[in-house]
This record gives sequence, C-alpha cells and structure tokens, in this order.
Amino acid sequence: MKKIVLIRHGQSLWNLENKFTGWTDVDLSDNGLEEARKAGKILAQNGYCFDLAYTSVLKRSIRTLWLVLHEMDLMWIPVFKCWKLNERHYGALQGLNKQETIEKYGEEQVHLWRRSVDVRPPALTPDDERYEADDPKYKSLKKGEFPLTENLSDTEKRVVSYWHEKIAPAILQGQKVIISAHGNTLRALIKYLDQIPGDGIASLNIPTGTPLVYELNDNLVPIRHYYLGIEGPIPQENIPRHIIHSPK
Ligand SMILES: O=C(O)[C@H](O)COP(=O)(O)O
Repeated sequence: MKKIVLIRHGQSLWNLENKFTGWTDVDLSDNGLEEARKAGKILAQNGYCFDLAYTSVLKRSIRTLWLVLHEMDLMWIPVFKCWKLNERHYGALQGLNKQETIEKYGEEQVHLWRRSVDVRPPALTPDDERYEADDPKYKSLKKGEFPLTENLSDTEKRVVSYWHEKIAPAILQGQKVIISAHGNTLRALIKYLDQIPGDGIASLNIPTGTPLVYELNDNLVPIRHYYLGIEGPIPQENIPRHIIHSPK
C-alpha cells in the first residue's frame, strides 16, 4: 500500500478578498500561514515523513510546502516545482471579485465558470497585463502552451501528464510523496485518480491548508482517503467520493 498527501495551499490574500486568482502569484494571508504551520504539525504528530515534494511555481503553494516541511524538520528533502501543478488559469476573471462577478453575470453563469468541467471562463488577450508568458518562471513552456484561460479538463490534462511523467514513477519506486498545490489542480487530480466521471466533481471543494491522505494500491488505484486535523463533522462539499473516515 502507498500513501500520498495532497494539500491545498493555506488561505491566500485573494481567497481572503474573494477574488479569482488562477495564475496570479498571490501570497498567503496570515491565516494561510497559520494553516500551513498547523498542517505541518499535524503531519508530524501523526508520524508522517516524506522523501520528495512536488508543488507549483506559485508562491502560495510553495510557501505552504516550506512551512509544512519546516514544521516536520524536512526542509532538506528534494522539492520539484512545475507549472503543470499551477492553479487552473482563470482567464479574464483573474483579479475580479467573485461576489461582484455573480452580481454582474448571475449565479448560474459564475457557477459554470467555476465548477463546470468543460466551460472555460472568458479568455485573456495576449496584450493584457495579466498575460504573464514572459515571466521567467514560465520560460520552460513551449510556444502556445501558456494558457489564456482553462476549463477543468484542460487543467486535468497537464496535471495528469505531470503525474505520469514524474510523480507516479517516484511513488512506484517507494518514495513517500507530498503534493502542495491548488483547489482546482487537486480537484483535477482527484477526478483522475478516483475516476469521477463528467461533472461528478462539480460539488467538491478542497479546504485550504488541510492534509488529505490518499492510500493507493500497488497500481496506484485509491483504496481510501481522509483528511487530517478537521475537528467535528467534515462538510459534505469537502469530501471526495470514496472517502471513508477521518482517523482520530
Ligand atoms: O483561483 C482561485 O480563485 C481559487 O484558488 C480557486 O477558486 P475557485 O474555488 O473559484 O475555483
């Protein structure tokens, strides 16, 4: 049996301000910093240890990982950063307030943009200042690879390609792995691992800064999964389809 830990970054400054973030490189709020430290403590208290870590190139997930590893005294382990673990690109919604966007376009449209698997938010244009293809953190992207917007399926393709290229081979070699990433990146990975069809993933929201453990069989098929450190009943919207229980 293999065990991996997924963690969505702690609360970011734009989570706090209720703004669409996507690839905007926003840092953690004070609460997010604290969530990340708490996650590290909980993992250490529960006897977890990692050989390798994976994260995006966005500072909210990198800093979350740093704080987790710091609390676990594991800052020395190799950390691999890849844009393929970035949050879903939110196109021209990036920077807009989610509530104001609902007031302007209606609840139904915004829900489709946020949670539909195949609807893309309005695209950025390459002359938009939010189009950051020249940022050095993206110099490894091939021409045309930098997204102007993404739906969850687009995100799933890049996340799953990285899973097969890098993460799965490491797990199969027996490495203990943590992945610090983003709400929609983790929804996409869970959709793939649990083979959740179509919009079966629409109602899943991953809480910030909360370790989600996946136990996998030798073929990397999920056996069960559970959160660490949630006190009280777990809200239904936080529970991936096959969740069984949260251990004490
Ligand atoms: O990019 C964002 O705005 C958030 O990290 C995820 O937002 P969502 O819950 O609206 O998909």
